[in-house]
Amino acid sequence: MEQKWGVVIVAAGRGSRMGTKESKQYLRLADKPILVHTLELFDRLSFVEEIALVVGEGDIVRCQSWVSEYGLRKVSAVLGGGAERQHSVKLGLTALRSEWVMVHDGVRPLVTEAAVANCCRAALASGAAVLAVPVKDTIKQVDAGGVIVSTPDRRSLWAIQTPQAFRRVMLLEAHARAAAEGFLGTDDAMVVERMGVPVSVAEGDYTNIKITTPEDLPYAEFLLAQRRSSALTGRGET
Ligand SMILES: Nc1ccn([C@@H]2O[C@H](COP(=O)(O)OP(=O)(O)OP(=O)(O)O)[C@@H](O)[C@H]2O)c(=O)n1
Ligand SMILES: C[C@](O)(CO)[C@H](O)COP(=O)(O)O
Repeated sequence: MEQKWGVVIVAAGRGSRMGTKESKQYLRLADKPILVHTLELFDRLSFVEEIALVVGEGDIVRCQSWVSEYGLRKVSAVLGGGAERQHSVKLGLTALRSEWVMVHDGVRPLVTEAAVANCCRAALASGAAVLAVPVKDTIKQVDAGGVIVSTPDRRSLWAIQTPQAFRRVMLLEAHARAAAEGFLGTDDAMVVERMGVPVSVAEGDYTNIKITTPEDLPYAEFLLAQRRSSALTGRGET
């Protein structure tokens, strides 16, 4: 891909659902912290030119030391995040200059290079794109009393992942408008959609899990071991 990209890696969360003292992005996955796996993946992509890493204020020094420790040549900024993921993204965007940018969760270390490239190509073709996978379970809307309200047609439901890819100026405008209007979304596509901008879906992999709750850790260990074994035997990416 000729187009060069900036990346915001968001890792300023507390990881409360993981229930560990250490924020989950710093827990070890095999031989290194989860966040390092994620940073190394984007740092080795030929079409990535700059990475802004957004972390907790107290973690800035530790993460800055990783730049030399792990040779993360494209990490151009390590900065403090905000109270919500959306705030952290907005802060990260201010540290980038690339025309096109991706936003990725620091706790999604298993995204594949091929899937990232697919997301970027989809964004270049349509203006904005997110990685996603079709849901496998039946999803139902349930009211506060635990009663089922509706069952949307599963054929139209996708589980949305990251990276999510946009023109930087457009995403900055969307975040500024969301902030001005007090809107808080759970992903970046939401602040773009609400401006009436179409966002396309690039199909990704079910292995691009967001490490969120305790059972995700052993699963991530399994997936990483499987991928490393495939790489050794040449059976391709999983
Ligand atoms: N204020 C925040 C909140 C979240 N994130 C990041 O956004 C990604 C996805 O968020 P999530 O999985 O919800 O992480 P946490 O908010 O840390 O988890 P929890 O909701 O369980 O506290 C994570 O890499 C997280 O570090 C962030 O940069 N800034
Ligand atoms: C951005 C995201 O990963 C897309 O599925 C998800 O919305 C993040 O949610 P979280 O509650 O901040 O983990």
